[in-house]
Amino acid sequence: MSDTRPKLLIVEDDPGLQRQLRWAYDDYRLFIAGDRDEAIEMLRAETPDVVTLDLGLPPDPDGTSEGFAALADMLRIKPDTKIIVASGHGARDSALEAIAGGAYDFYQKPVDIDELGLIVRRAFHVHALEQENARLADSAPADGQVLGRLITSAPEMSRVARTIERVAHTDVSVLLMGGSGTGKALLAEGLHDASPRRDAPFVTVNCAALPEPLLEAELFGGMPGGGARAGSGRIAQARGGTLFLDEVGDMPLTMQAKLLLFLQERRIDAADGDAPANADVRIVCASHRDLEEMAASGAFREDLYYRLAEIVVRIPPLKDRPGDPALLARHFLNRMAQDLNPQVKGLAPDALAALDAWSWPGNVRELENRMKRAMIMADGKLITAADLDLDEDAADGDAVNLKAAREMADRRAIRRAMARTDGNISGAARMLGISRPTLYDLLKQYQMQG
Ligand SMILES: Nc1ncnc2c1ncn2[C@@H]1O[C@H](COP(=O)(O)OP(=O)(O)OP(=O)(O)O)[C@@H](O)[C@H]1O
Repeated sequence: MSDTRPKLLIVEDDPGLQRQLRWAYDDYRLFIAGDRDEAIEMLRAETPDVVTLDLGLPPDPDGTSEGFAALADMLRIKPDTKIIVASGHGARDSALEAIAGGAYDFYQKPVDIDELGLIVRRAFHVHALEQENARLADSAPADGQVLGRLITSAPEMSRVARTIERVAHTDVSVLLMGGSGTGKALLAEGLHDASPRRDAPFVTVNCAALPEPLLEAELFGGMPGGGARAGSGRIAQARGGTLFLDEVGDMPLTMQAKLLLFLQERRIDAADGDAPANADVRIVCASHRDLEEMAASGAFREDLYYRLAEIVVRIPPLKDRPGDPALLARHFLNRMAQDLNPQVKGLAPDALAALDAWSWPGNVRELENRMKRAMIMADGKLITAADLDLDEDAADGDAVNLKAAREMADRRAIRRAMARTDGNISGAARMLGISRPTLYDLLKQYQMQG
């Protein structure tokens, strides 16, 4: 049977260390190179997704020139390779320089096998996610990014994306339910872009933003309180395309009746005696409230609910998407760096831990805002928890019971220990007064390794 384990290339010139590493990785197919030429040859032949690279390679074992040259060569040949760089004692600067040059991460020598194992595992994980996102983007229609714009590593969210992809080519009405900032507007647009209506307009109306007379005029056209004028409202503008009714749960009941009538007749009346205009629009709605519950309690018209919610898609909050905060943070960093702070190249270990520990009440929008702030505040090449305003005081959070408070305290202590030991598991466990396996268990339990 062929070996399907992921391929890991280790570039290391010390035979002792080569041996040690060879035994450490059962889960991967290992390839070991002792110098730059060998490393390039193996990269071309085996195309490993992850590489660990010692910067001190012959003929310059005490310097870093060969290591940096190997890094640049490898990234040129296979840019998606996740390269983890080993930095010698006291050579943190060269590690940071390597990250600036495109390395994925670094570890400090002497090697802590457990710590390196964690970094390697995470690198494979991130690589797989990037491939998955690229696949989603590739499967989008020719013109567009569509759901390729959605960044996620969480199965729950990938399921949401698949549902949207599947319903996009039908005309069923879709209700997106999720907290503020979970990506409802992004998904609604993604749905439109993936649908046969993609060349027609995508029109958004925020039902919470306007009082009833204005909302009516906005949707149907004409003057507030006056008759409708076919052609001038947002429904008419969306003809042939998609009308996105955001925060539909906030629509006043009388307005709900008018919307229902429109959905039944699919026509907009003209005030001046002209024939009513036909309106072929696909409706997509979103609400941060539980519309089903509102319909059951009479706060929202049940008949309208069933028309709007032929398919209901529930979007999980960011705190329930393991691994997503760090993934999204890297995405926003890459997107914003050019404009806001080109010297920022990555996230410090304490920032990654803080991203994991935070409960994200404002979901992705909050993360985007915190990253924007952090990019502006960051002094160095790496964003810290303090830049994100997620240092200790901020992390006091909103524990609602003793269990949640304990978990929060655990997370905070672990985060602090990991930050103080630069992510060294043995050191962090010692600092916390627990065994290494216990720390591993906690990291797993709190999903803090992603
Ligand atoms: N999974 C994601 N990947 C990339 N960007 C995202 C993702 N989810 C949300 N965003 C970005 O986060 C911001 C907030 O998302 P969006 O406006 O879609 O949320 P929303 O649920 O409609 O929020 P609200 O209810 O507050 O209007 C936007 O800038 C959006 O592009």
